[in-house]
Amino acid sequence: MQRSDFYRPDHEQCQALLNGVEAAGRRVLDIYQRDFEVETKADQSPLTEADMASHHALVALLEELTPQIPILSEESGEIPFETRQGWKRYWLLDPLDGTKEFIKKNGEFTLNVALIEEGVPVFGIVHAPVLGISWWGQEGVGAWKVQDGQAAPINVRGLPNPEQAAWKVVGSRSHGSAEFEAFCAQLPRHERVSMGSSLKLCLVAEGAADLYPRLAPTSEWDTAAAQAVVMAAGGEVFNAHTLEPLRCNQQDSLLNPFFIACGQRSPQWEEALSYALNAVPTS
Ligand SMILES: Nc1ncnc2c1ncn2[C@@H]1O[C@H](COP(=O)(O)O)[C@@H](OP(=O)(O)O)[C@H]1O
Ligand SMILES: [Mg+2]
Repeated sequence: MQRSDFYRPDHEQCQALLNGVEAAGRRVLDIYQRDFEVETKADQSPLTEADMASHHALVALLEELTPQIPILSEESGEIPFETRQGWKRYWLLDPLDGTKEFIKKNGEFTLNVALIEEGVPVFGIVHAPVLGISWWGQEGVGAWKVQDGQAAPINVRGLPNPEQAAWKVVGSRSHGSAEFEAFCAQLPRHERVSMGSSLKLCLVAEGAADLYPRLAPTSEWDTAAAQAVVMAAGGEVFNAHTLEPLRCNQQDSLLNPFFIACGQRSPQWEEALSYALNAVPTS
């Protein structure tokens, strides 16, 4: 879909953004490889100096590249909805997604940068410094996985027939829920993979996983960048209650509804989805 007055990073700007996010990732990696302090935020979630180093690096990058576009970051403090409501487009950042995984040192954390246009994540970069991989995608253009300087196009995969191959379902490593368990219990034959951060959505985008049911809380900055990648790769991220695509900045709260990410839809998937959702009250 082509929106009016749409800002599209051109090829050169995409490369500058990717380079800048990877440079911020190197600063995060420096901290990851040594001892660091862990604070607890007001919402009881952890914060490290890497979250803040990444936040400052990403904000500096975006302010230089697109000084006219406002920025909302997990670490930027509250911006009232009255202000945000007036934003036609803005950058949405999670400087360190998967802070718990960063602290556990299992490498499953990412830097997330999304461009939101009229509530829709239209461009996103997800960078995993320990893996040395970035995924990025842009509405109407495509999605790529970048490793060792090589960019390969990615696409979601068609859902396999579960009689021939188990569906691959990804779930959070640190934030499971009874709803997620109940949903999975109603699915056809599948195997589960636990993973931290936006990497779950990236696995769906590159066709390495079929479903990511997130029936537990997340915030918009946790998902927007990878949602842009999933959608640019041909997949969907939709509200588990209304089945509408997930949108950002629609209300005061920045919490997402429960959602499901999937690759290509199929009649078998629609049937399994409604069956599984019927068994699970979602919010
Ligand atoms: N109760 C809660 N409310 C809001 N967000 C939550 C939450 N519990 C976990 N999250 C979000 O889930 C993210 C981690 O996702 P996952 O479990 O898939 O790795 C966290 O990102 P951060 O690490 O950026 O804080 C956090 O934002
Ligand atoms: Mg996060």
